[in-house]
Amino acid sequence: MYSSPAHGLNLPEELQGYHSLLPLEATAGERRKFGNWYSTVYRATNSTDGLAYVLRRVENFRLVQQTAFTSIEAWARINHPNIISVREAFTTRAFVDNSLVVVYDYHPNARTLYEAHIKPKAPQYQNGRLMTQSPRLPENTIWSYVIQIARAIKAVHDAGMAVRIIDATKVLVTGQNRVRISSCGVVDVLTHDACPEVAILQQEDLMMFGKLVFALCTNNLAAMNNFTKAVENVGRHYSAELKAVALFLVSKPAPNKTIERLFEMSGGRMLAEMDEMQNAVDRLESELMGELENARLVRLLCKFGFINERPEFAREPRWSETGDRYIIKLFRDYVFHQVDEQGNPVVNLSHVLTCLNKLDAGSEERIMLVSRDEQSCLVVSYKEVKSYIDSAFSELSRH
Ligand SMILES: Nc1ncnc2c1ncn2[C@@H]1O[C@H](COP(=O)(O)OP(=O)(O)OP(=O)(O)O)[C@@H](O)[C@H]1O
Repeated sequence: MYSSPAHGLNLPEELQGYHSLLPLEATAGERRKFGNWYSTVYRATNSTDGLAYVLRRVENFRLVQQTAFTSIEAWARINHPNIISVREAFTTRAFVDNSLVVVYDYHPNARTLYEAHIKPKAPQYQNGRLMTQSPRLPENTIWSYVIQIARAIKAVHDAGMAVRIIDATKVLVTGQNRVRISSCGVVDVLTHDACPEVAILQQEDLMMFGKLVFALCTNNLAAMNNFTKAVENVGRHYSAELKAVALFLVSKPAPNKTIERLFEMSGGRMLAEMDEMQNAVDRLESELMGELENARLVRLLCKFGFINERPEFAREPRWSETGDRYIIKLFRDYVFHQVDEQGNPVVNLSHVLTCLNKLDAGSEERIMLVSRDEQSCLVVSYKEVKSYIDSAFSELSRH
């Protein structure tokens, strides 16, 4: 589908194979900067695969060296459940300036950690008092976020790279408590000329991560401006373990200050998080089983629909009201058109589901099918009906 871009925003119709651009954030009013640059995030559709992607555009950026894109190639090779995948990057004049665009996977309904937890909410009454503060994040949730982000950082550090930007507006919450680091690769391109040592950048990652933990624990992006108060605040509301991890992350850079060290410090929490992950998989699996069941039944119902009362075969003896198809038709009546003693329709979904499940399983159980004029009756097994349906359907498919 090709729809025109949002009206009145002066967005390009087409941009290097992407169309239907739609901003994911307000483009008017007060704007925050991404480092020294203004940036805007759009959702767009790729013309080749038809999927939605996110384009982060950095305005007024002039690429000096093409080699700046080598970091994007490295990022594109990183595939991690807690990192939003980077697809490609290009420069463009389609926005009537020199823009850099980095393309990411799109995650519907994603919110930044800031939007989800820190942004001041409209005042609400709680226990009879007007409260403006966001509720404090439960310790378990913070641990889950910490471990997920730490795993992402480890994957990046293990690849000999640095994340470069870890803050509450650049970590997204998708689905239930799943967090993913967004915007990877942009800083690498923007600061390509500087090329600082990667070990220094990795230490900066840990520091940014620590500031994020403080921000989450205190509901305040600027918590670190008053360090003593922030530490006291974290100590008052959270465990000593969490406080120790936060303090470790913001401690002075040192050779033994690594992301692995954080895993050593939070071993027990890691195990709890793994248990939670297994539980989440179990929950999804059981939901999926229900859906699989539904899909099986829908397929059966479709077959019924294809076979019963096909007008084009009405005059053909093999497709007339005799033989196998007649039995299928009587079975359909047995499943859906039963009546009670007074002749009222029986609308009993569990009867339908039981019959369809027995049919799908090819049960040996026998049932009595009665013609509509009640002049004849046949005793057949579900297994037989199943084979009649299968052969009628495959004959139809051959046509
Ligand atoms: N990959 C993505 N998939 C889905 N939504 C995304 C993705 N990346 C960003 N978004 C959404 O786009 C919006 C803008 O993202 P952005 O990173 O600009 O956040 P921001 O809070 O506006 O930060 P900034 O101050 O840098 O503009 C956010 O609501 C975010 O949820």
